Amino acid sequence: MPELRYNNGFGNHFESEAIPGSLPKLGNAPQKAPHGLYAEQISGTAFTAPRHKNQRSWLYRIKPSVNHQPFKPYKQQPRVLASFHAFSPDIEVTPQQLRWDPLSTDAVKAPEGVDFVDSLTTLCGAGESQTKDGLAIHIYCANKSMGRKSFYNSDGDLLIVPQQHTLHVTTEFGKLDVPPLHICVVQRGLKFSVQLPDDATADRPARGYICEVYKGHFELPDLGPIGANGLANPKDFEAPVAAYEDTHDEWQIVNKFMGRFYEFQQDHSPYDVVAFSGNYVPYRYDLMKYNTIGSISYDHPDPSIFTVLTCPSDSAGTAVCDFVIFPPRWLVAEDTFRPPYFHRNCMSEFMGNIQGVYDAKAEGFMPGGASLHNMNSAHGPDTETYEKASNAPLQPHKVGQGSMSFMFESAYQLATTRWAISESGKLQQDYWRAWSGLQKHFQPPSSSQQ
Ligand SMILES: O=C(O)Cc1cc(O)ccc1O
Ligand SMILES: [Fe+2]
Repeated sequence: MPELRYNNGFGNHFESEAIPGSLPKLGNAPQKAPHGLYAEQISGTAFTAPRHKNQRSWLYRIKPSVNHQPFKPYKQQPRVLASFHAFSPDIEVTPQQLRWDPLSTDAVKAPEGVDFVDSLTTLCGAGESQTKDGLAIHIYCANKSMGRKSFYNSDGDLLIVPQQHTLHVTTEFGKLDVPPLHICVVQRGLKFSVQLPDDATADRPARGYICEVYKGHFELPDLGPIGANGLANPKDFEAPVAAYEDTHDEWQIVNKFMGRFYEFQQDHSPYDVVAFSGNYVPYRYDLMKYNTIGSISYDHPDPSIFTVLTCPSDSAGTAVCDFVIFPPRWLVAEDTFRPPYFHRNCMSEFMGNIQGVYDAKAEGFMPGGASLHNMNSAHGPDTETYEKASNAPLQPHKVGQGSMSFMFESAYQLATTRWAISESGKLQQDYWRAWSGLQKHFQPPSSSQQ
């Protein structure tokens, strides 16, 4: 496939024209839009949201989105939840530290295969989409392209983290290629289709993690005393450029609304946007461009120093979801226990492994696997990592060569689904043993020394 072009920058007001002169010369909604196009606004925030939060785009398209058949229920309802009450029959909550072997779903083995949308499966979440309160964490595991099926999510924004195989994502705004070690964000309401490479098979499906936030949008974290540069640099976020198709053919549009799936037909491509302007635009980011900052004297900084994007809650500094990564990096701190410390957090920590070995776990946290250390559940380095790191010579040392793990850290208590706990067959029953070998090293000073 040819290399795609992108527009760089985070949160910009972009303008893109597949045909020059397709954007109005003045304003957004002239009496007649250029080239006989329809003007359509898509809102990502309330009209009256403060200016620095306000997000919307204007699309100049061949047919307006409303030109479609009636909604009907979608035949196969993916195993997706958008409401996480602890006593629901679909939910099995537990404060137990949890870890999963590489995750997969059975549908990928069906003779016809399964596409991105139909493979969506919820692992855990909090709150509910209906009141725009909370988040959900899903996986996808697919081996079939969506073809002329398009999807949009009315429940929240999707932060997609591919772990295996590139996703070729067509959006209303143009195309994004999203290989592993990249992420993309497709916001609420934006239509997209995922095509897969030919070598995405039942044995090695396209697989990854998704964080869906029901309220707000992902932002770059404040940098405080770090200064004006560092962490994820705004210029490294890439938005698509307008690309349209002018077709008369049958499309199936699938919509997730309150966790239920609906569909409708239309006789024209949803990807008929010839030009757009605005700041409500999907984007991708290359995690290897992250500027990792750490201690150059002593002590292990909190992992918030590795925040790529944050979706803030209404409490300052407290996130619905922080997307945090653990890229390869130098550890140089003196007289310091260098791996992640023993920890009890008032936030919940869901982790995934894209590739390699994570520095807090010598084994068992595998690429494609996941872990959940829920609110207040103690966790930290496993026994082997603890013993090694407490005795290692403190030379400058590069950790995580060829590795990349990440964390969705949330202020919410995360309720796990019945599928994640009892049906996936991937939950590691003996994960608690990672810490059972920790020895007592206490040596009180003898009374003569006191
Ligand atoms: O592995 C974890 O639990 C995540 C984590 C990493 C780190 O560097 C410090 C604290 C922390 O919770
Ligand atoms: Fe932690």
